[in-house]
Amino acid sequence: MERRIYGIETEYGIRYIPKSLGHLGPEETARKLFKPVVDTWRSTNVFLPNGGRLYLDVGSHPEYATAETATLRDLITHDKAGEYLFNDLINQAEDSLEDENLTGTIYLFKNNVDSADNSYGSHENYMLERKVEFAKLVASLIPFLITRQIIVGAGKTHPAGPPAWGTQPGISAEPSYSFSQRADHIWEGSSTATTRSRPLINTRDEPHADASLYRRLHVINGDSNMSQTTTLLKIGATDLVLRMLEERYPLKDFAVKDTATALRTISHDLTGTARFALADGGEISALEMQRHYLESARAFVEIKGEHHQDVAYVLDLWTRTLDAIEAGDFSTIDTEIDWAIKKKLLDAYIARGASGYDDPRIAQLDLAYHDIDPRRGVYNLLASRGQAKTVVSEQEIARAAIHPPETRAKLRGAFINAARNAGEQFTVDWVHMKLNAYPQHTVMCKDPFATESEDVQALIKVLDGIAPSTSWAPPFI
Ligand SMILES: Nc1ncnc2c1ncn2[C@@H]1O[C@H](COP(=O)(O)OP(=O)(O)OP(=O)(O)O)[C@@H](O)[C@H]1O
Ligand SMILES: [Mg+2]
Repeated sequence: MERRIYGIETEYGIRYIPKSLGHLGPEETARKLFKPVVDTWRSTNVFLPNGGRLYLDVGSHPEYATAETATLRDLITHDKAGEYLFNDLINQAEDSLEDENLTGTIYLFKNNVDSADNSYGSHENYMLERKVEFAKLVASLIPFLITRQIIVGAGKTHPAGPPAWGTQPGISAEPSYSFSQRADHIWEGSSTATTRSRPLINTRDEPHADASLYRRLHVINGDSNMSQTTTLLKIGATDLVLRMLEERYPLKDFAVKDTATALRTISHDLTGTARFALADGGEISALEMQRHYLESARAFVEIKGEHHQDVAYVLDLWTRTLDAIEAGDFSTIDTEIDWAIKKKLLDAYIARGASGYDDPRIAQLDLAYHDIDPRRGVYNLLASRGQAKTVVSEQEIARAAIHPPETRAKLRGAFINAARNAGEQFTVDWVHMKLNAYPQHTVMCKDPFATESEDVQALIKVLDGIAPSTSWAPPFI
């Protein structure tokens, strides 16, 4: 596709630590966190004026889905806006807990595994053209996704060494560090399920667009990233591979024999050289496979040109990351790639006296890296000191918490604001906008690139005749 729509959905881990008496479990904490949302919107599943979706399903993982974005920079900005909105909710929830004489701290972690080893996800969405042969594209993309963790994983310590499959030859059972958080929790290549068998790609066919023209690729094996440059590489490299597949650029046809074994072998081998089996009886390493995709992408860009402002950076960071792994020297990427940024920090603590990756202080620091609090969160501290490179500004992120990107989200945001101003009940999803009292005017917007629509204007006009309710401002300002 010349232009693509992207979106990221993130599930967060939650914890409440009391400063005085009174304990709250994760579900109760999540409910407290969503109280201002429920007070304003009467639901824990809402679309916001910035076009994104904020929700709490059963369970205790608050979730934010970015609005559909048409550029990587917008995607990064809106992904970070999700953290910004949740930090605002945390402040409100802690204030109202104080009113109940509960003083404590609510923590949200943008990671993928909790202390009981439950895993939660970060899902990437890429719009594809329907005419592309989907099953073939998925099969060709899977080997790339299996090995992608070495460039964009979020890193994880394992105090007791790699889990059981760590008995693979060459992998020790010493306390260790892996590239990825999610790799130990994914079981197969593709399926329509997201939980039971946990695949790399969810193949449920819900395009959130004109189904005769488009499909949505739902990648669910990636780690949540704190680092903006890592997100840029994750989505940017995947987009390049998708482009090559869409345009039938010749790529080697790898088929991995056993997805789960390959994922775990790769994640727990920081040299990138551990070999895993291919279906044709051969073997390959993650470094070798990633080199193939990188060199192909570089040649492809030389022919086709750079289709966005960050292509050169994506290729450069991809190259430097593979070179760093090959050299065993991560100093060239330790401000840009999550697993390397975090490893540098943990290793510095170990060098200053922590016993190793099994030291409880190291586990604490690993977790604190993913704490989204702007002052306390360790990734955020590093970024504020210039030790983690950023792509978008704080101002852009704060703006994106309220304002939609230049896509269909703009229409949704305008409609939501107009309906709220008029005090009218409404229902929206990714495609529809409806005033509950005027269902005959329901608008369906199947073009996610659309930023203007006469139908939406007409719908907003329906509201003109309605007296504004008490002054309403978008929440979270
Ligand atoms: N046409 C599109 N193509 C690609 N992505 C899209 C498109 N329209 C919306 N998106 C993105 O898809 C994601 C949908 O998020 P949502 O959490 O609603 O997921 P879902 O996969 O549809 O459902 P659920 O998580 O409830 O199973 C959002 O990030 C959104 O920006
Ligand atoms: Mg989802």
